[in-house]
Amino acid sequence: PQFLQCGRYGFDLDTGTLVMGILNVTPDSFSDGGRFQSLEFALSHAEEMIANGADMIDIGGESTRPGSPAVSLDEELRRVIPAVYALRGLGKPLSVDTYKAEVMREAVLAGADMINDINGFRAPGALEAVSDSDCGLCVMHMQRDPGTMQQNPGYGDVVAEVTDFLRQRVDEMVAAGIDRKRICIDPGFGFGKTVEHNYALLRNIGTMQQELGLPVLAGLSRKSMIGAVTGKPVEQRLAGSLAGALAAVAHGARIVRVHDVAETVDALKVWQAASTN
Ligand SMILES: Nc1nc2[nH]c(SCCc3ccc(S(N)(=O)=O)cc3)nc2c(=O)[nH]1
Repeated sequence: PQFLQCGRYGFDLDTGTLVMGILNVTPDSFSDGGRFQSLEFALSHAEEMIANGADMIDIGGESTRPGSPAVSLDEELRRVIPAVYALRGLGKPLSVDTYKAEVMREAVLAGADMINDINGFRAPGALEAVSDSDCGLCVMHMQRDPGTMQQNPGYGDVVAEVTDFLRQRVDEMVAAGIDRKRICIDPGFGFGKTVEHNYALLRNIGTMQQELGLPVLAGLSRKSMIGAVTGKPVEQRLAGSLAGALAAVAHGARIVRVHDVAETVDALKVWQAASTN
């Protein structure tokens, strides 16, 4: 059975796929309003995603798309921590997407139920920041860093290498005393991969899940792997993203990280109705 512990929430993932709604609390994702307006927008966006069926909200204070500028610790804290406090009352698990140990620590103290680390908890202090809590932990693979990852990414065998990386990270986390039932794994679509690498990983989600015995989270929504095969710009990738989410679930993913919650929830309902259980 696939189970994931996220703080006070426990998910039996055999009963259905979790939909994680993306909430960017980066100023460029709002109109040019100030900090308070951003928080207002964040709250209404989160409420809308939850009303549309999101099972959890992933709060991110730093854009990690290729080539994006780094955000200082203080700035990321100023963006993310107030959002965790503001969203706590919504009654759904909150995930925080960060690779900074200090943000993890503050997020957990502020009530975050999951830490989603694109860097696989490799930063100094990251494991310590989450070890004495029961928050969920998403361990993602990334080759190099957001600034360099898309400059000619290369692998011998991308599936084997990504799986080995995730295995090493999980082993280190378990050795640090972290309970495996808190952990989910993620191949990191678009984080140091060509389009071909991304689709090889998508086709082999089942392999990763089998090898590590952990739930897989998949984040394909609106990414270049969708654009590459549809020829569509980012604002026209809904259909491709829905197909990507269904493909990920068909290959064994248990959590999908998406922008378009209402549409994904509907697509998953039809998919689940049509799939033999
Ligand atoms: N666990 C988890 N967390 C995530 N956080 C993000 S932020 C997306 C950054 C980005 C945007 C666009 C491209 S691209 N060039 O492929 O279109 C790459 C990375 N993503 C993920 C993901 O997947 N899993």
